[in-house]
Amino acid sequence: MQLLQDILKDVTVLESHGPLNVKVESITFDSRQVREGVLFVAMRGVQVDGHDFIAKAAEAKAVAIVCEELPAELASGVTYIKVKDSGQALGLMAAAFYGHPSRKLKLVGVTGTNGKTTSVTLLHKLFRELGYHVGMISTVQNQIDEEIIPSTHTTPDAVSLNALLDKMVKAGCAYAFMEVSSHAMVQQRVAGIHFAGGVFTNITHDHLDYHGTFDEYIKAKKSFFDMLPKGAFALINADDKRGPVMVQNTKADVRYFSLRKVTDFKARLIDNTLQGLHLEVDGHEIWAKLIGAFNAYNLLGAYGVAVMLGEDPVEVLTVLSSLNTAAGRFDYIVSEQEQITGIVDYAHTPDALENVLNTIQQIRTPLQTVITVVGCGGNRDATKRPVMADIACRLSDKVILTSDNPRFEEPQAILEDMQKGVKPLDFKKTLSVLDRKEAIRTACMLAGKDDIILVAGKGHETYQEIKGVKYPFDDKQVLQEALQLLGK
Ligand SMILES: CC(=O)N[C@H]1[C@@H](OP(=O)(O)OP(=O)(O)OC[C@H]2O[C@@H](n3ccc(=O)[nH]c3=O)[C@H](O)[C@@H]2O)O[C@H](CO)[C@@H](O)[C@@H]1O[C@H](C)C(=O)N[C@@H](C)C(=O)N[C@H](CCC(=O)O)C(=O)O
Ligand SMILES: Nc1ncnc2c1ncn2[C@@H]1O[C@H](COP(=O)(O)OP(=O)(O)OP(=O)(O)O)[C@@H](O)[C@H]1O
Ligand SMILES: N[C@H](CCC[C@H](N)C(=O)O)C(=O)O
Ligand SMILES: [Mg+2]
Repeated sequence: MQLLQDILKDVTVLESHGPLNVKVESITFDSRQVREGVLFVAMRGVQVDGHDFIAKAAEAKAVAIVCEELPAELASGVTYIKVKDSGQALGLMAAAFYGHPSRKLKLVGVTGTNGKTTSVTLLHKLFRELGYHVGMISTVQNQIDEEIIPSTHTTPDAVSLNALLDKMVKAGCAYAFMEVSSHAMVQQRVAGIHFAGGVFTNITHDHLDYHGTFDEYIKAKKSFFDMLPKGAFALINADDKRGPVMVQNTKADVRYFSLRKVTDFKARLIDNTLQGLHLEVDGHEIWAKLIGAFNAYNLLGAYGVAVMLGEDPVEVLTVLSSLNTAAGRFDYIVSEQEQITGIVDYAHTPDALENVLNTIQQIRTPLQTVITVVGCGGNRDATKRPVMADIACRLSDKVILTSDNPRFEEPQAILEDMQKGVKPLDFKKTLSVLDRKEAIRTACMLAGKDDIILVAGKGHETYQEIKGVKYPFDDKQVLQEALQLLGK
């Protein structure tokens, strides 16, 4: 419990009506969660405007209401606060409510289109091995040491985020590594959070449904580096052409990592096989278990962070070489009879799909057929659909287009969007099988001895989301069972 005036300390209040020395039990941005003593923050959303629920929140006995526009009638017994930006106010208030947990540990945020989950997972595992108590906030799951806390978003809302960081502090965590999504930046989910450092992995096509244009998407990512304080570090992938843009206005100490240029942290890819990566990092040779050239970037980024945080480079590389990948990231099985390699990967953007397929192309032999099963999610960026289908065709011998999480869209319509990207010459290598389980089974039926099947898009997800319902579905399990059933 905290006093409203203390929670408001960092917030620029434009107008206030009612006492400020009232006790706040908790903070919410959902009127349906308001009980007596709760502070309600009205947020403008994609679907509705939280300001429409101010009267409901007052009826439910909210102790105070923070909003961008005051209602015409003010209820008695409720304190009303007018601010310029509710999202920002929510972040600042949540941080104050939980006693600024992000200042009590070293928090590093990772942003970029691809590689965030892999990077924070590597960092969590690395710092655990180095002997620390460590927190992690990621798409797959949140973690405090080995305790798993299910995640609902890549970056939680401001209240859940501060509550989680507070739990980490109380568990004695010295470090926390979190993903910072572009949605989180636009919605100010990390306002009021203190970062010891930030990492930029890369930026390519995604989420244009939400951000509108690529420029807006870049701006959202850049705003993370704009908010980093003096004394923090910004570690940037110098091989991404947008790297320098990210740190144009940052106050943080900028460091670069690269596989191509001479930078602060430098690696060279010596070999890339199904057994892992052979790298030279800052003059030291290492073998890592992760597969795929893009993982050289994730490893190098994690190494850079650890060194920036004061860890011994050789010790860091020794631990990194022993680590496995995050769930559903180039996760693979090899069938018993016919040694068919079945790869499950979360590639759900054109860039990620291209990277994964390029990796497969690099490690395949000419005799192996590559079969790709891929779909695209509903209620998400539709422009990536034809592009992903084209990439799958270009870099595979056979392609089975299917469904991902259709959400509230018609799966057949999503499939048709994908089909538009298939070039006439590729028609004969493409099949469309709407049911994802059937699509994976078809790939297994088509596969011969030693062939490679890639099932892309859902990675670690253990469900398929159709019209608001999450049905159990696990790509890796379906793949494994189909290969077994077929006696392959
Ligand atoms: C597009 C998007 O990001 N939406 C987020 C947003 O929801 P919204 O804008 O639709 O909210 P809304 O339904 O319009 O409601 C507006 C406000 O009115 C409030 N409300 C609503 C109804 C009511 O009766 N009373 C009430 O007070 C709501 O609580 C909300 O504060 O605010 C919600 C509360 O914080 C989020 O849960 C929700 O995430 C949705 C579920 C989502 O799917 N988000 C994805 C796209 C996302 O954020 N993804 C990124 C990762 C992307 C990546 O892979 O890089 C992430 O960080 O997870
Ligand atoms: N550094 C990288 N560069 C390009 N592609 C990558 C990189 N790291 C991973 N990938 C590809 O992107 C996919 C997603 O990786 P990961 O989950 O680490 O990214 P993410 O940024 O967390 O994604 P999301 O935005 O969905 O949370 C992987 O399955 C892999 O195919
Ligand atoms: N965190 C991403 C992942 C999407 C994964 C894919 N399986 C899909 O459903 O589109 C998003 O919400 O856009
Ligand atoms: Mg992620």
